[in-house]
Amino acid sequence: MRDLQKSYVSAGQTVQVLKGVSLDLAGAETLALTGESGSGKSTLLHLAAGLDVVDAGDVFVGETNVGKLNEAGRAHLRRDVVGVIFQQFNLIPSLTVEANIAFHARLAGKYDADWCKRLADRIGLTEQLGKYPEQLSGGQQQRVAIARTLAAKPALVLADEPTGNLDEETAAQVIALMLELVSETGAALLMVTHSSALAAMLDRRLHLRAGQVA
Ligand SMILES: Nc1ncnc2c1ncn2[C@@H]1O[C@H](COP(=O)(O)OP(=O)(O)OP(=O)(O)O)[C@@H](O)[C@H]1O
Repeated sequence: MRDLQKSYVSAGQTVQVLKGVSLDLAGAETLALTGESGSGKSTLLHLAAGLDVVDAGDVFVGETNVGKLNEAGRAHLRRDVVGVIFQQFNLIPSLTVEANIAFHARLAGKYDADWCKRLADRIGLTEQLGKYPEQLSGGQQQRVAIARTLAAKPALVLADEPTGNLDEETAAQVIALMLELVSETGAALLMVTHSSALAAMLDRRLHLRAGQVA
């Protein structure tokens, strides 16, 4: 990311959220993005995912200039290259755990039954594959969401407060597992978190203050 700028117009007022943010993330590197509420963390993550577009500056994911993609190109980026994990799990309620895990990989044409089985085993849910999301605890649901993202073997994983809905102990366990699995796939990880303890588990940390790198 080079000199990223992003503002929103809200109630007739322009609020500059990102004021020239640059960062590099190498393949297989893990980076925690911290900063107080409103500092622009989610905005930055959304720009990397192509969920929103920059006002100025460049976002490259590998060789792809995300800012130059149209909507279809950004959808392809999220299907083929980038995996996004949100605080709210976003599992599909009508699908079993097994079908949820396979969902993105199938869409991306990258479904690998052995890898999905291994993921189910690694997240400790082999016995629960026929269950539905509502039958699982929050920690279990987020492990399914992580497996679903990694099943498609993205080059970049973007996680926005992935354990924001979990208690501290469960959160640390889920992040440890996510880091192991991300490392196995060789993906890079950018994770937004409010927690210094969780941030310390990643390779590097970047702190945003009022839209700039502090
Ligand atoms: N779509 C939008 N329209 C208008 N304002 C927005 C929009 N998205 C974000 N903002 C504003 O941009 C600022 C930064 O929001 P952002 O969600 O990036 O912060 P954050 O650091 O992730 O905060 P938190 O830790 O509370 O999630 C906030 O003032 C927010 O109200």
